[in-house]
Amino acid sequence: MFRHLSSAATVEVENEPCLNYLKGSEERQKVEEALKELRSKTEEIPCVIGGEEIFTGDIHYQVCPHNHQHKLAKFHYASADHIRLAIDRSLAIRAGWEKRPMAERADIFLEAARLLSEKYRYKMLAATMLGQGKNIQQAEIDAAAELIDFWRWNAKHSLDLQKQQPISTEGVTNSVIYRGLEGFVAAVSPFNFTAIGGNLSGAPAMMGNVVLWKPSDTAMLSSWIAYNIMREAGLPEGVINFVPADGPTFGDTITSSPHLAAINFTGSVQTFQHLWRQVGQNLGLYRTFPRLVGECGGKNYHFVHSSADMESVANGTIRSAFEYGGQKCSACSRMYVPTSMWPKLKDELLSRVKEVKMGDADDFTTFISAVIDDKSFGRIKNWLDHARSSPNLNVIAGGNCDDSRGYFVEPTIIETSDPREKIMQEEIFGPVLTVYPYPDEKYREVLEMVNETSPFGLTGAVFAKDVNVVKEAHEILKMSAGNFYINDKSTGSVVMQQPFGGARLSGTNDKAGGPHYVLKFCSPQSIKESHVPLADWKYGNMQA
Ligand SMILES: NC(=O)c1ccc[n+]([C@@H]2O[C@H](COP(=O)([O-])OP(=O)(O)OC[C@H]3O[C@@H](n4cnc5c(N)ncnc54)[C@H](O)[C@@H]3O)[C@@H](O)[C@H]2O)c1
Ligand SMILES: N[C@@H](CCC=O)C(=O)O
Repeated sequence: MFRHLSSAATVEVENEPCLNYLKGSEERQKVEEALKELRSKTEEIPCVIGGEEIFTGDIHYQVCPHNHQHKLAKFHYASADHIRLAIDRSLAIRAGWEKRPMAERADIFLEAARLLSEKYRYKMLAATMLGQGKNIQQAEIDAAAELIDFWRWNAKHSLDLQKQQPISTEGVTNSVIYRGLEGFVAAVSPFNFTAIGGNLSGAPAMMGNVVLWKPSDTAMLSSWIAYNIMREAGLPEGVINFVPADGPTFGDTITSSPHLAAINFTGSVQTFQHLWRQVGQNLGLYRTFPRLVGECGGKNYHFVHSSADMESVANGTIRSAFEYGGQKCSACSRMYVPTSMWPKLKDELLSRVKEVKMGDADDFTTFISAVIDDKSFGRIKNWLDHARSSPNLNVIAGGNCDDSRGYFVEPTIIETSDPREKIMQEEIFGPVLTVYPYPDEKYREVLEMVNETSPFGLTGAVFAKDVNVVKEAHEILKMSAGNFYINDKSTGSVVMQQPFGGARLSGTNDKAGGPHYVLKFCSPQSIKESHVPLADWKYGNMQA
C-alpha cells in the first residue's frame, strides 16, 4: 500500500529546512530533553541479520568525544561467521525484494524521511552531538537535513530513472528495466557524517539490492537510529543487515564472497585502496564484476587573489577550516594568500580565531568541540609537533591539545614558507590550517602549484572579484576539485544543489546527492519486443 505515492509514481521534493534552535524555542527544548536522556544511559546495540537481533558478546563501546568517560553505546561486533550468515540470509530474500515495484521501494524511504523529520529528529541530533562531537548547527545540517534530503531525493531520482526509456519504432517496443545488482552490496561508512551512513546503505536498498551495512564504531548510535527508522518505515527485514564489525574482518569476508556485487564506501584513501586491492586479487572468484564506489579524503584549498573581498575570505576560511573541528572531507586545510594582503588578513583571522569557542558539543555556545577519538587526537598531535619543530613552519594561532577529559585540539593556524611542505599535501582531518603567502605577481604559477601539490581532488575555492582571474583560475584548477567554489568556502555542499564527490585520490566521484547516483546501484536490462512475425531470413538485396 502506497502512503505517499500514487501509481503514477512521480514525486516532487524540496530540501529540508534547517531549524535554528534559538534559546526558548520549542525545538531547543526538545533537543535538550533528548540530550538529557542519552546522557543518562548506555544504549546496547546488537547486530541485525535477516531480522534477527544477535548479541554476539564481542562488546565494544562508543564514547562521547568531549567526555571519554561517558559510554554512549555498547555494541556487539559480528564475527566472520556472522557476516557470512548475513550474506546468505540477504541473498535468500534478494529476488523477492528486487521484484517489488520501484514506487513501493521509494515510498519506504519517503516514509523514513518523514519519520526522521518529525518523530526522530531530536533523538538523532542528540546522538550525533554526543557521539560524533557535533554542535547543534552541524548536527542539524547533517543528521537531520542531509539525511532527509538523501532519502527524499534518491526516491525521486529512482522514479525519474524509470521514465528514462529508449525509443520504439513501428512494430517494435523497446524498454529498459533497472534491475538491482545480482548479489549483495557492502556499505561501509565513516564516522563524520550520520547522513552518509544512511545514504550508503539506503540508496542501494532503494534500488532493489540487499545490503550489509558496516557502520563506523564512532558513529554507532546515530547509525543504529537511522537503521531503525528505515525498519519502522517498512523496509523488510534482511534487506539491510546491520553488522558492526572489525574493519579488516568485514573487508576480508565480503571481498571473499563470490556474491559481492558492489562496495559502497566512504572513508580514507588507505581503506578504499585496500578494499580495491582485495577485490582485484579475488577477481576470478566473482559472479559479476563488483562495482566499487568510494568517496575518500581531500586536501582542500582556498586560493585568494589580491582582488578578493577580505571579509568573505576571513569568514569563509574560519568556517571551512574549523567547523566540526576540520573533520569534513571538504575542510579547507591549505590556503594561498598574496603577500600584499597577508598582514591584514592574518589579523582578521587571528581576531576571529580568538573568539572561536571550544567546548562540549552539547553546550549550545560551542563552535568547535573535541575530535572524534584517541587515534585521531594522536595523529593531529603529531602534526602539531611537526609544525613546532619544522624550520619552514610557524604556528601563529593555537597549536595545543589536551585529551585529559575529551579529545580537544585548539584551532590552529600555521604559516609556511615552503608551499610543498608535507603539511600542504597530506590530509590531516583536524582543525589545522596552513597558509602560504605568495608574491602577488606570481599568482598564475601559484595556481599551477595548487593544482599539482596534493594527490587529492575533492574541494577547492577561489576568492577573487576580477572575473578574468576567476575564469583563468577555473581553467587551471579544473581537475583539482570535484566541488569547486567561487567566492565561497570549500565546505557545506547541499543535496541536489551541489552534488558531492571528487576524483584523483579523493574517490570515484559518483556524486552523492545528485541525480545520477542511484544509477550506480542498478544493472539495466534492455528489452526489445517485436510485434510482427519474422517473415524471412534473406536480406532484401539478395532477391534475384
Ligand atoms: N569524499 C567524501 O564524500 C567523504 C565524506 C566523508 C568522509 N570522507 C573521508 O573519510 C575519512 C574519515 O573517515 P574514517 O576515519 O571513518 O575513515 P576510515 O577509512 O578509517 O573508516 C571508514 C570505514 O571503513 C572501515 N574499515 C576500516 N578498515 C577496513 C577494512 N579493511 N575493510 C573494510 N572496512 C574497513 C571503518 O571501520 C569505517 O567504517 C577521511 O579521509 C575523510 O576525508 C570522505
Ligand atoms: N557534504 C559535506 C562534506 C562531506 C564530507 O565529509 C560538505 O560539503 O561539507
